[in-house]
Amino acid sequence: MTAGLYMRDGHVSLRDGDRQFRLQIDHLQVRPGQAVALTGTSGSGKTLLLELLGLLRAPGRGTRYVCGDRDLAALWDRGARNTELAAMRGRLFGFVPQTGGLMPFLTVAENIALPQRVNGCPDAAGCAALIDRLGLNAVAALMPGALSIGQRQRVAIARALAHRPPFVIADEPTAALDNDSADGVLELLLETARQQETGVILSSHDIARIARFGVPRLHLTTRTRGAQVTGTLAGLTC
Ligand SMILES: Nc1ncnc2c1ncn2[C@@H]1O[C@H](COP(=O)(O)OP(=O)(O)OP(=O)(O)O)[C@@H](O)[C@H]1O
Repeated sequence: MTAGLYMRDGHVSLRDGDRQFRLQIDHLQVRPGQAVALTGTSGSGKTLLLELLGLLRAPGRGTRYVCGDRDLAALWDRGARNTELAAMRGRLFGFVPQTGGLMPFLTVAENIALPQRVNGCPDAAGCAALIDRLGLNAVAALMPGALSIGQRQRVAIARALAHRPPFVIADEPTAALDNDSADGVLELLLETARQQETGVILSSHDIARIARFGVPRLHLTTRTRGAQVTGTLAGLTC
């Protein structure tokens, strides 16, 4: 079984003229098969933290970030474009963006198979099972442009899980959906991930929905001092 993600003393800073945002993570641990939800007010750093965890953004100096005995923070030492970093990102994570992020020139089935191709692990039977599980058989041969937003989100979930990564990172995956569709998409994401023993790290504004699905919350708090805003995740272990 893959080890969990563990971050300690994590930080990253953004600067735009005088304006500065600093994200601070005292302590964060997520195990495979577990779901956690990042919550916090708009601008508190949820997306930034997902990017940090998903190896899409370099951590600040002194950040400890590991997966088992793999030092993930050290992968950035050779620059953002090094192949080891990209390979680790692909192996460890599937991503569900807020509104699908699908390739418009590939069919639904081809979109779902894409991460398997990129990660060198083709598995047609696995794709077919996901298409079936997420109720996408009728649209598998269509282009994403012909789908509803809810259908696109289900395709994005299938795509994120297709190469059986140990973790899926989902940035407000239900934000663009109506109430019923949001429930359906979240249920499919959590259930399918549980079946594959995939950890889910998602961000959400919808605290009531998160609570209804029994997903533990990690809450980012913000403090403003002049032009500097700090978003902090205090020491929490799930
Ligand atoms: N270049 C920059 N310089 C300074 N601050 C920045 C810069 N880019 C983004 N920020 C700030 O970073 C903070 C974190 O942004 P982030 O998108 O992670 O927040 P969020 O919690 O995901 O917000 P939302 O819920 O609205 O999506 C915000 O307060 C934003 O204003």
